[in-house]
Amino acid sequence: MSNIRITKQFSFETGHALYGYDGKCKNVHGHSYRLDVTVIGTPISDNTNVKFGMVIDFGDLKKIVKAEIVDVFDHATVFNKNTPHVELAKELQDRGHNVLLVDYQPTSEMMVIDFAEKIKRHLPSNIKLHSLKLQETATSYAEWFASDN
Ligand SMILES: Nc1nc2c(c(=O)[nH]1)N=C([C@H](O)[C@H](O)COP(=O)(O)OP(=O)(O)OP(=O)(O)O)CN2
Ligand SMILES: [Zn+2]
Repeated sequence: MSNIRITKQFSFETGHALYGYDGKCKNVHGHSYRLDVTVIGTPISDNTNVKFGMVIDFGDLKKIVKAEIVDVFDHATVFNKNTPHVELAKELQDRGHNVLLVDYQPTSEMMVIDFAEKIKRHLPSNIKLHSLKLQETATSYAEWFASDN
């Protein structure tokens, strides 16, 4: 049976700030992120299986990515907890804002690495994460490929 890649697309709105950056993205601002998740596997060949012909049900892939990423990052603001931004983050949290503290600089590169680890942990053993594409703006994106890592 052939290996087939399938892709599910997601979107979420997230704020961030790049501490120490020498441009406008040092300011707190937000993006409408778009995430493409591509997995690879062989379509189920057992015609008695309700998922006959599927690598993984798009709905099951959606449940994983939604729980691990979309529901966590959507309408949250992400700060690097290893920088003085942690003080701003705590102030916002105390005022009831949805703040995420991460242990990396929240660039699209670092976020896509984080997302790859989170998704890989929850995929069935016969399904492999092939690649992720995280689009930050209309003209900027980062990609993670299993074959590169
Ligand atoms: N390699 C990276 N560079 C930058 C990142 C990043 O995550 N990785 N992030 C930012 C900012 O957060 C923001 O995304 C600005 O990106 P940029 O493409 O520069 O946005 P513009 O609106 O200026 O894009 P144009 O389409 O060129 O107007 C900065 N750099
Ligand atoms: Zn940004």
